[in-house]
Amino acid sequence: MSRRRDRPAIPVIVVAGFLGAGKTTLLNALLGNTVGARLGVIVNDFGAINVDALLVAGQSAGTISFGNGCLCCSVDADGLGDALSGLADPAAGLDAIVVEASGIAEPRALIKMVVAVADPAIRYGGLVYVLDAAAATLTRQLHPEIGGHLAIADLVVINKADLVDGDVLSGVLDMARELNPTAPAVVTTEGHIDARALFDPGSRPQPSDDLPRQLTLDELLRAEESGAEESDAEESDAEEESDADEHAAGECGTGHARHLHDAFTSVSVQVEGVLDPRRLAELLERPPVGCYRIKGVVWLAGAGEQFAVHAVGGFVRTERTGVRRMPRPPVSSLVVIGTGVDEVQVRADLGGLVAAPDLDDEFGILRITRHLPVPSQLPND
Ligand SMILES: Nc1nc2c(ncn2[C@@H]2O[C@H](COP(=O)(O)OP(=O)(O)OP(=O)(O)O)[C@@H](O)[C@H]2O)c(=O)[nH]1
Repeated sequence: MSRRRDRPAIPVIVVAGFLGAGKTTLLNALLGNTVGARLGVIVNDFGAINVDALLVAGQSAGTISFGNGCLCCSVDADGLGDALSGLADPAAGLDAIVVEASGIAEPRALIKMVVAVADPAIRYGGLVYVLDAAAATLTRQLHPEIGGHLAIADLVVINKADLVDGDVLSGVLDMARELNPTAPAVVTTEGHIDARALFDPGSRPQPSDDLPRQLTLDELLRAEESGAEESDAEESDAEEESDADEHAAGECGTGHARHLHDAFTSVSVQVEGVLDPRRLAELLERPPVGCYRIKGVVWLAGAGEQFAVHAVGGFVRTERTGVRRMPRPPVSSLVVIGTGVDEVQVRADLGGLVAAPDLDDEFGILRITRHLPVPSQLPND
């Protein structure tokens, strides 16, 4: 216990951002270059299957996964507290904990949950808000709540810079500055960010140095008191549509006001048997009506390894997970998230991806590998 008291409180950094903005990518980039810090990770996914956890598991000093709903509305707030306390155990030797919110979580509610954890071994360490440079402008038009999320960020990460030209990037930077004039905005590709900006308080520069400054707890609580009205005012100025105070009720799960995720549904499916790569590619390239985001880890006919697949805002990407040992039977996990999604149809579509036993399609896998992010190592190269 005394060891606990002797240690400085471990910062808990919340990473939020709309569906597919690049939160998991950023997390993995951080885990890949932690500048010597040991990181614990809590991953929350909206779907019943936590694909994000599958994609980060094994890389951090400790990963805890919360699936099937947004943590910000968890009636089991103690669950988060217990998880954080567990990670803060001196035996784990962690220097910082990163909580990846689901793509439609309400960051303010999540922050309040972190702040409410009565364990002196941890402290709230700031909100990193990730934007997809290519989608941010439209996403904000469609979901004005995002303005309120951006407004309370300590660091805004404008990711996917590779997908946009200078004018679009400037527009997104302007939007970020307009909504949050004090938080530094950094532009990234593949979520590559200097980890010291997030969890090296000792050497953290001041905002004028163009690197992020995190809110102190006092600042956060003050922001909590006045922030609801301010952010509502900002949003109604900008958008007419009021976001109300997402957390006026303060206790999510007990009568919360409108949350971004109220409009979204997710369909999670586990499919047994290898999938037909060509049909999967078609589904990713032309997602079902209402679907904004598809992600999953899959086993495919004609491939001796597991792939992660993503579709977001019209972009498709596939990645090799590095897992080669195929379980028997192979099970692929897919999550579809959107508004007005026909769940029955989506389940049928996903179930229909299983490859026919006699499938003979030597080049089908190329439909998947063509979406690899790097110059591909195609089978015939
Ligand atoms: N072109 C491009 N793609 C990116 C970049 N960063 C991430 N992606 C891709 O965007 C997709 C979504 O990335 P994720 O990191 O899973 O996004 P997320 O915010 O965790 O998604 P959700 O948890 O579903 O909200 C993946 O296919 C990533 O490989 C980037 O900088 N450029």
